[in-house]
Amino acid sequence: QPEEYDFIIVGGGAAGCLLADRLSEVSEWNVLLIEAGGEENFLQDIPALASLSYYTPANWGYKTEKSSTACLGLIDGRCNWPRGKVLGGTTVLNYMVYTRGNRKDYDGWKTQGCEGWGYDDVLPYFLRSENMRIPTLANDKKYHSTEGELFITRPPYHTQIASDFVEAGPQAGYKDIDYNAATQIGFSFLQATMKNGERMSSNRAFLKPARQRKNLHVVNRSLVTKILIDPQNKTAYGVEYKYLGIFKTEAVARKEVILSAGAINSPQLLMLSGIGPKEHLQKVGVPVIQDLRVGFNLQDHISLGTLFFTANSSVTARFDNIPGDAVSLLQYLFTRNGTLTMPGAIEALAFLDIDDSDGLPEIELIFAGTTVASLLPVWFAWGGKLEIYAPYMSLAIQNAFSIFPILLHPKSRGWLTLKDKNPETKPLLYHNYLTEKQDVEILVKGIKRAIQLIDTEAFQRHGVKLYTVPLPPCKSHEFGSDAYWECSIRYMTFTVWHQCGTCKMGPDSDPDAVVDPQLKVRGIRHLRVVDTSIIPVIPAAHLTAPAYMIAEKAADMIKQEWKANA
Ligand SMILES: Cc1cc2nc3c(=O)[nH]c(=O)nc-3n(C[C@H](O)[C@H](O)[C@H](O)COP(=O)(O)OP(=O)(O)OC[C@H]3O[C@@H](n4cnc5c(N)ncnc54)[C@H](O)[C@@H]3O)c2cc1C
Repeated sequence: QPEEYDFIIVGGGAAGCLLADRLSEVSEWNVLLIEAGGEENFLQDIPALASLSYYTPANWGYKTEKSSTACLGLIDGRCNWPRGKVLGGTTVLNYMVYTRGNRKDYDGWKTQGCEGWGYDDVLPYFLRSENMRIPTLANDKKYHSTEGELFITRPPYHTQIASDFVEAGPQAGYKDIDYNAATQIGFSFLQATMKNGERMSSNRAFLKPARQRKNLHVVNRSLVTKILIDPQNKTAYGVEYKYLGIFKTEAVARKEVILSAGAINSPQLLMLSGIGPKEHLQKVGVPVIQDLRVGFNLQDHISLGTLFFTANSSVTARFDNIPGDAVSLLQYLFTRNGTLTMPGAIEALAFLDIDDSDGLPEIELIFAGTTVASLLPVWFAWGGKLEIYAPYMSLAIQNAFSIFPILLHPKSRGWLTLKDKNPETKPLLYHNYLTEKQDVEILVKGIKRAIQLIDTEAFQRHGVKLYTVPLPPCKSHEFGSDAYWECSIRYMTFTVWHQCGTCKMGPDSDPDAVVDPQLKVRGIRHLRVVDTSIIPVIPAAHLTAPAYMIAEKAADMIKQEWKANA
């Protein structure tokens, strides 16, 4: 007999762990959380080692299909899309940046018919999980809370050049801001999901404290292969899953099955279970239960990965100093301080309103006190080709740093499909980056804005210069021209891994909507999607905070509905 639960949550990532915590607060409900990966470990929680996990089974290891528009300088012309396969999901691999997005982003969702998802509606759900530990920000009670489980801190260590960047902002006419408060435009050090110099994943923040509850059952190393749906009454009643890759079993949900498997796996599972574009499902031989536009509307945040600068003194983070690295390790082990607390080397951010001064940023600058070329394993984790590495090799022994201009509101949309009906086959991912001209134009403007910063006094006192050795495939263009930058972006495309939107939320009038504003799959009973795949339009945010907000709001909606029905 399959085991029975009230709720089955598929995927213990950002959204899934928070949801498991919130639903199991109701002691009469039995909750099952099924996660494909294993337990989180100590090494994964050392902030500076974020890229290491790419090389481990904790990464699903996705790669996009080859295209002619972007990632041309990466191995096989494919972009790497790491995703977390571990309790905590992608919050165990990520760079811990905590940003929520702009008021206009969420008001835009509401205007598109997502009732209940405007900024004033969602702000309380951002606050509910937050435990703001940065004293100067914690006092702002409208935008911050100190009551939640998720610690937000400043990483204890940053480089001198990061301070210069934050100082350069006001010198270039921008404000020093709290980008999670009333206005987002300006410069700031990071707000990070860290506690005592360690990563705070969704597993640590939400799941671990909840696991002692008797009504929460967690199974890991278990791949959900199908949602069980009665085709007659179109009601989801459970899942089929494989434990340790061998033992096939089923679990039954009395109330709901909730997909929190993330922006790649939630749409994949829907399609494997007969919910998706009819023609595609027929082509791969999956019986169709509901014809919906699953897998479309794929959005992401991308940048140029090779915008490098040099300084004339030791103000950056260098990896060539081996004895120094040993000291860093000891410092980390004994004090949880030092260079190992840098979240994947990201140190500061800026949000720029480039075009229209409406307060909605088009570009984010991510500042890192080193470069992806300064350490070969990081270059390979990104996917850079070895032959392109040659002109950047010397950066490993220079005082070098990077600014990543991120395109925050891309117009280009990608999609994903099943390759076949085997649940263990990776889906086909089509990024479709930079197919809209406007996306290229805004990114080029962002690059130029970043370069302008070197004229500030803050940067000039350390002799900051743009690294002008040209990218080999773009040599035919004049260095620094728009054509050169366009070529560079298309070759050295750098995603910040914010894939989302593939189970789009929308009103019934939206033919592309997969879930309604209650996050229920259209036309199917007792099935919701609760993760970043429901995002209709990508916000000006790194997506962990939005994932928590979505899960927090979903938990409230589910509690209200089932308590009302009880
Ligand atoms: C390298 C990297 C750096 C990033 N940096 C940042 C950052 O600094 N700040 C930020 O805010 N965001 C960052 N992000 C993005 C952010 O971490 C994700 O957007 C967010 O975690 C998505 O949450 P989610 O709940 O939708 O999915 P996930 O967190 O990916 O969770 C999905 C979970 O479902 C599980 N799962 C999937 N399929 C199945 C199945 N069939 N059966 C069982 N379990 C399954 C997965 O193993 C995973 O645990 C980064 C992402 C990456 C990859």
